[in-house]
Amino acid sequence: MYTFLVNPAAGNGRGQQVWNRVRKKLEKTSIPYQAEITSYAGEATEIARKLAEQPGIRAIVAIGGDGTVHEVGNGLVKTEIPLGYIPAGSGNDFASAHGIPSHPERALERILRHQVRRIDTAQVNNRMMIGFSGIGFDGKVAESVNSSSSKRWLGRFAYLAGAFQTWARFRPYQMTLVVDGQPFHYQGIWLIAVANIPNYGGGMLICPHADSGDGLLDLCCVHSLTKARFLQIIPSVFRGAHIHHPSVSLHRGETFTITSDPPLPIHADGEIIGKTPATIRIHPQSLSIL
Ligand SMILES: Nc1ncnc2c1ncn2[C@@H]1O[C@H](COP(=O)(O)OP(=O)(O)OP(=O)(O)O)[C@@H](O)[C@H]1O
Repeated sequence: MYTFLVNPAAGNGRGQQVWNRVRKKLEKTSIPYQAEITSYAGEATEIARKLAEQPGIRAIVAIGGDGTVHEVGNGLVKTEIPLGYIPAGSGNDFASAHGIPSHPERALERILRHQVRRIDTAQVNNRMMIGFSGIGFDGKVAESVNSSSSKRWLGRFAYLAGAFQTWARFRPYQMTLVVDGQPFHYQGIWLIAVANIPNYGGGMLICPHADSGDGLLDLCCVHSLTKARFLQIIPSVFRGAHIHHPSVSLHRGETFTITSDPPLPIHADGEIIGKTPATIRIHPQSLSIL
């Protein structure tokens, strides 16, 4: 039995529309399925966790954005039940990284081919990140966008508006970074992004060499930049060319520890999950995906 977990609020209402299309296509087949529509944040994790213990579940398919992948993935990590995904959010970075079609019917066809792969995830304090996480500028943007109603009327442009507002007020921070036991010191940190997939924020190649099957996490630290220079660097992130800039430092490892004063918001897959200090540890091959 395929179970669909639908976030109707994702992508400014697109979650429900995408599910309507997928359901129509399923009704033309004899494939057994069931669906649950989430009614509050966090419910998808609870449902996925419960379903994973039931017999006869072939896959759990998330319909929503990266936040929905985060929630369903948190319920399935360390189980054998595969996560399917039909994108209906604003960023859909998990889909682009894994070659999942943005077209709902094609994404469904891929799920039904049922080719299972194991991927790495990472523990960020007491949650799992499925694709990426961040502290600093991007954490503040996620915090401001998720706590306002701007997504409802601006859709994907809410991130752009949130980024601009955050940039106008932002002051770089002092943070301490430890990579597999080795400390690194950078001045004036704008952001530290940790990734299992190359892209986040709707296609920015923040860690262009990240690989969700290599048993390692990639980290990108942006530091020592004036406000104007930070803005100048952003276009190059879409090509992954920022990594050649002297104010961008990359690391790869199994465990990162990040501390800051004051404590800063941490996002995992775009969802705010707490504040620093953060310990981020790879869990190799811990999630099955379709
Ligand atoms: N029924 C619901 N009503 C309101 N919010 C919900 C509901 N179900 C889930 N959520 C929450 O909606 C939030 C946004 O989900 P998601 O990230 O999937 O979509 P998005 O924000 O539109 O996409 P993206 O992350 O790609 O920008 C998540 O925090 C999730 O917990």
